[in-house]
Amino acid sequence: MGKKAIQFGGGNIGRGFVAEFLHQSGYEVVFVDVVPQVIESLSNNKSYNVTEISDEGEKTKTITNYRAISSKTDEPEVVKELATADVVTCAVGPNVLKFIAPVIAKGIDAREADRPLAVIACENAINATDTLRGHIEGHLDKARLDTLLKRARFANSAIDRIVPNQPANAGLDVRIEKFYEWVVEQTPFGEYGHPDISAIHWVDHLEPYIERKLFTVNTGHATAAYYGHNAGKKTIHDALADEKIHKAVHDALDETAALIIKKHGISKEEQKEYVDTIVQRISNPYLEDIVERVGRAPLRKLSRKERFIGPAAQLAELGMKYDALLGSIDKALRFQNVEGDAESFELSKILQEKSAAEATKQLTELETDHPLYRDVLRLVEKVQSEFESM
Ligand SMILES: NC(=O)c1ccc[n+]([C@@H]2O[C@H](COP(=O)([O-])OP(=O)(O)OC[C@H]3O[C@@H](n4cnc5c(N)ncnc54)[C@H](O)[C@@H]3O)[C@@H](O)[C@H]2O)c1
Ligand SMILES: O=P(O)(O)OC[C@@H](O)[C@@H](O)[C@H](O)[C@H](O)CO
Repeated sequence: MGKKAIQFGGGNIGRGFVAEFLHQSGYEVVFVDVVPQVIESLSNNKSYNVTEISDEGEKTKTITNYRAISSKTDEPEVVKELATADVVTCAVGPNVLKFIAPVIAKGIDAREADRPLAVIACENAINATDTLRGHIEGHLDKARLDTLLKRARFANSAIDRIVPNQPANAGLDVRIEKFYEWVVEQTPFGEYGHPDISAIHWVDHLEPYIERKLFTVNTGHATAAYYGHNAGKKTIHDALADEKIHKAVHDALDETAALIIKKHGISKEEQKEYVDTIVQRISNPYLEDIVERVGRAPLRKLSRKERFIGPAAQLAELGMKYDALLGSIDKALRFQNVEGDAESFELSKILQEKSAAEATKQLTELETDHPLYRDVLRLVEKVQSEFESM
């Protein structure tokens, strides 16, 4: 039997990145999603195109050898597929991990194969696979938990490739940047060895890679998005063409660079090169990446371990500078009532209904004696009073 991978999420990254490389490595891909149109479209079309766009032009690859199943209507089928698969990946959003865990748990419990299922969550979050594993363990057969690692191995990953929202008439095709990086822990696979997926850079310690990615690509990206949204810009490219926003992004990345260099022993020169590449990537005019996509889900982005509070808290603990990150947090707090973004409405509600202290606690989970707390509290107070007087 050939190799089989189950991919939860037939969205931008699912189709445009994860499935592309699973396909390239010889896997049959079974997409699992909950949106009927996604399932229908994948089931009715035997191929789709992934087009890389850069200033060197366009390059198209055709993806085939996939199927699609709805976990909403065909859960038993999903369980069967998981029981006989080699790999399960997901790109559904960090807040959705708890919803896909029960069916994955059933699939793991049903396994009789010699090799364990490789579980790799491909989300923008620190240790997303560990989070998924926590949810899965809550649904597994308790009596067999001690032998779980015979049936599944869990590896964290860092995934980097910009996939903007696709045009409404694009169907399954995905337009995507050329650059990609997919880094995954190899130690969890132990004696079995890691699965054979050609695009993956396997490492023993993921933290430097995931922190560098989240606190550079995503901190810079989100800074451009929130400043851009505030200034009425349409795309990240437009935002970065504005001198003030360009400087705000560089200033924020100077601060996260200082943390990454100190914490992970990456050289100043290497980090500068990385930052320059990132700013160039997110400025890509061909991507037409809108600020609303990049700023989406502000509650998640303002949370404790995420792209702003995460590095700012660590810098504050080290007595290092984080003023520019406060500027990004200030703009993020203003990403309110954005059409199509439920969290932006919730953010507005929290800031209207809660005291500054309650809102700061709920949004950031910062401890009141944390060295960053007072600065964020002041920003929350400022945004609340400005919005009140509007
Ligand atoms: N787009 C990017 O540039 C990019 C890059 C790197 C990482 N990521 C990360 O990848 C993840 C997905 O992002 P995206 O841009 O592909 O989003 P997306 O909205 O395009 O895709 C998400 C998909 O998940 C599906 N889904 C939702 N709930 C589900 C469920 N319970 N079961 C199965 N499928 C479900 C949705 O229907 C959708 O098809 C996020 O964590 C994001 O941070 C995105
Ligand atoms: O996906 P999010 O919402 O965590 O962040 C939005 C973008 O910054 C993100 O999708 C980037 O495009 C991606 O992380 C690039 O690798």
